[in-house]
Amino acid sequence: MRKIVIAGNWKMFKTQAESQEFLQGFLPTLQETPEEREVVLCVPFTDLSALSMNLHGSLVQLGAQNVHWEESGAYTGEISGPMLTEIGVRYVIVGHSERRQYFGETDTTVNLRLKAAQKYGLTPILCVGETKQQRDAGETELLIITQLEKDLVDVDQTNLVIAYEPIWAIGTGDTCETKEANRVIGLIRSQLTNPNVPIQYGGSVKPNNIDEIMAQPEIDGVLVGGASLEAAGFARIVNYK
Ligand SMILES: O=C[C@H](O)COP(=O)(O)O
Repeated sequence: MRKIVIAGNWKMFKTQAESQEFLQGFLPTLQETPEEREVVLCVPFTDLSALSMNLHGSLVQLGAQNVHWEESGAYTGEISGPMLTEIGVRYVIVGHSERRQYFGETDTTVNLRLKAAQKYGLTPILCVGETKQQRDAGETELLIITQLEKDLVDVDQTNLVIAYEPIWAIGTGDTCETKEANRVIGLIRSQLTNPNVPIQYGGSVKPNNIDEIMAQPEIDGVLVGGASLEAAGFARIVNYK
């Protein structure tokens, strides 16, 4: 049976004080959350330590937004797997389109980061997805198959989550039609050697569309940006019906 993983990606939002305020509103709402739903908060590095202490014993797992492939070294601005696992981080987002677009992330470095995450005991959330231009040109399927082929070389598919994030749907309010998201996620699954890899949808997920998204048979969870920043809204997403 496939696991359900509901993850929030805070991107570059929330100071430590703001993250604590979020938790005060969010944690009590988890009392009714079915235990089999994995809830993950992928937060800025500066929020990780304090959240780790406060999340201890709760249903929520901690995630980071990047990991380097080396254990340590002269890589200014990067962070290593052991640094993350030592403070209780369990998940890490790899290959988010914002990393690919603004920070030169390539399929080669995504592959290195995925393998390093697994080596050091983290579960990577690999993001794939097409631009509007690629979709309009009918290149969605080829782009995604190519990303998967390159990113997943020698990656262990028993410790992996994939997020399908059409880039044109990120932060735009322009959600991918749920049946179409379901279709593309089915395509992603058909490319995998392990059919039980949880595959999420990401891109303008909101409290008012989560029930419809999660009703799709291929969709095993969501990766939520903007709507994960507000405790009540994210609680509604986590407690989808
Ligand atoms: O990682 C999350 C995605 O980039 C989605 O962001 P969004 O929910 O703000 O569209």
